[in-house]
Amino acid sequence: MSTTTTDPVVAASHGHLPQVTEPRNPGLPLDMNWVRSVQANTSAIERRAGTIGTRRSVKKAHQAAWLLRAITCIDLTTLSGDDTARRVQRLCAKAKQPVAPAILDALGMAPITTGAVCVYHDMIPAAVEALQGTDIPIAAVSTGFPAGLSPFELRLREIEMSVEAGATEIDIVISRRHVLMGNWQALYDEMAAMRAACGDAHVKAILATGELGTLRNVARASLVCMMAGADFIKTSTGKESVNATLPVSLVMIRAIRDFYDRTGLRVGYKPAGGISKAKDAVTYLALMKEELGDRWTRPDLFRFGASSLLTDIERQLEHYVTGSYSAAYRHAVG
Ligand SMILES: O=C[C@H](O)COP(=O)(O)O
Repeated sequence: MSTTTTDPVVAASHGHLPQVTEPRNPGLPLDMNWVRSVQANTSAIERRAGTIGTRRSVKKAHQAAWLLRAITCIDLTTLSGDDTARRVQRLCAKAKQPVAPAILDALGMAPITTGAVCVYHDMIPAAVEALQGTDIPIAAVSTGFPAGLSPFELRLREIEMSVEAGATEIDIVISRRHVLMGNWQALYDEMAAMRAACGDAHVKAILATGELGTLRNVARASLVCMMAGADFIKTSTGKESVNATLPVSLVMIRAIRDFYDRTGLRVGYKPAGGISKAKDAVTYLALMKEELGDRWTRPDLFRFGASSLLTDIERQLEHYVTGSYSAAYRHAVG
């Protein structure tokens, strides 16, 4: 990204800031007093969540800047039973060049990439080949995604195989039953074992919040996964009937804030599933900024898990530059 320009888009997109990478969360012993003390006031959370998209109006250059920032935070995802190497190649081409050069030129921006690509284990080799020569990370959903109900030893082995195949980020799914039965020790042990299996690869803990019953369970599961060393906590697989929502996000983000306040450790956040509109991306970024500060709006601490969000962002950027919208079919993947 440019280091000299004072163009408002580049400046507001923080394109001039140096890249930094957060040290990993090493985890800490399970603290059941802390876990039991966590509550969630559902009506207060829903009230606050209801105002997030309404209070801030981001327009023109600032909107373009936020959208560019959002692109750098997308885990560009394909997670379908009919995925093929060809589809993953197209996905990776899009990750390398998510915005047409003419649009970037008009905005005064140097090339950007998405935060990562996110694929099933079997698609890792295709992604490795397609992303050669880039530093775009490959995230793999391992551990029997999306239900996470295959034998535990197989789930750990799947992580190891994904890392061996070239994934540097592993999105694991937790056992929802541990949360629903209040078995926090089992959740902690599972998460700690999965983190260990990841080795140097970063681990994102998918909570599948739509299946956890209550916001208090979401808050406690977030905390336990962070205690067990999660680098990121992630809402959903995208396959539950309810995926990322603002109330759930608020709960998870506040758990991250509480964890940081008490330990000084920064854990990342990844809302995923059903986020497909540019406007929603800006709302999420605003939420991160308001609740956690600017530091959590960079790709090492914030990602969107999304398969189609990029399409809408591209269309909005094109509209900002040219005054007209392109058809969605012109942005085939993303
Ligand atoms: O983790 C990513 C999600 O599976 C993507 O969900 P989506 O297809 O609703 O954007």
